[in-house]
Amino acid sequence: MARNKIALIGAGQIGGTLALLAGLKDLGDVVLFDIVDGVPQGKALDIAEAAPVEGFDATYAGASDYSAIKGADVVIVTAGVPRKPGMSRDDLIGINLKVMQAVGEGIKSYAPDAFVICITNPLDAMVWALQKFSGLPTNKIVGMAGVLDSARFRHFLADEFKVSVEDVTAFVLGGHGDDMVPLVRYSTVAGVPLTDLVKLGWTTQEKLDAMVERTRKGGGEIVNLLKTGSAFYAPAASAIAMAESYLRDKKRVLPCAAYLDGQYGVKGMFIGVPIVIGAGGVERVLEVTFDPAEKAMFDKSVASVTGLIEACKGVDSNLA
Ligand SMILES: NC(=O)c1ccc[n+]([C@@H]2O[C@H](COP(=O)([O-])OP(=O)(O)OC[C@H]3O[C@@H](n4cnc5c(N)ncnc54)[C@H](O)[C@@H]3O)[C@@H](O)[C@H]2O)c1
Ligand SMILES: O=C(O)C[C@H](O)C(=O)O
Repeated sequence: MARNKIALIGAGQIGGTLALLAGLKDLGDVVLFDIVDGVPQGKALDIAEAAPVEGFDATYAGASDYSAIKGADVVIVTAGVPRKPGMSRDDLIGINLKVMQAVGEGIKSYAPDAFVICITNPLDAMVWALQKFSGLPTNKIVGMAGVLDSARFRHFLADEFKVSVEDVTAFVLGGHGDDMVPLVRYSTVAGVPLTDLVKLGWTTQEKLDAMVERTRKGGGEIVNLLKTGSAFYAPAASAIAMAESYLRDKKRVLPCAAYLDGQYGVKGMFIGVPIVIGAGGVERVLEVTFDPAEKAMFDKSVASVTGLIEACKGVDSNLA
């Protein structure tokens, strides 16, 4: 049986990490694409030379021509620029929207049947624009953010409770901005909601609030530490989990920026919600119920993403 083909558009920090993880997880053959000639080729060769040591058989190619992604089963998009300290993700719209146009046209020409995962920021607006530019069916394109934001929350919780990360679940919904929505009521340790753990004395409400706030600002914390560039290991691991669920038809329930057509009262935009990812792409959107405070947070986050989409329409009138 032929191996799957995974195309990575953008061969920077996340692109390179995605390529290595795809090999280590035996997900398929990898093509790295970038506009900087030599970088995708160099990273492809470097990882191919790690394969004999790690014992994986995937082939690796680097390219600067979109024809190389032809027939890809999965495309993961990280092309564009990351923010620097002092910037917000939203400041990247001007540059990254143009990049999404080029990438969308490349996908439309060479990989229209792929399952596409967008990572480029500002995430919720860029995945919306990429869908418009590529013309992909809305069940075949998603944005990666919620898996990362939830992983950050899980890490902080496991560290606080001194338990395995495996026994901590978390759901962070909404847009991938500082007003994202970490859902404390739907996050658990071994099935016990965090709200109950406060009552049981495992932690205090103040500590829990601080972990929620740290999660919201998690991307910025790393940008400020790195000083050049943003997080890439956890973002790559998160997108690989999504790609694996599609390629292996695992039907995992993951928080992702998915196209909403009325669910959660939202229509015509992408926002972070729990979805089932399987061989059919986005197979189902789970509509969890919100209490009034959660609903207010979600609505605020939706309003922020709506503002970003309007800004995209202002930059490119074809999107209006
Ligand atoms: N959604 C998330 O949760 C999340 C997490 C981390 C980073 N990000 C975003 O992902 C993006 C990439 O981050 P990174 O750390 O890999 O950045 P990076 O600068 O290391 O890599 C980006 C790559 O894109 C390439 N590129 C630029 N324009 C291109 C084009 N038109 N076509 C193809 N390639 C092009 C660059 O040459 C570079 O190699 C950034 O926008 C960042 O903000 C999102
Ligand atoms: O914070 C950033 O700019 C990168 C990314 O969105 C992240 O959350 O790590």
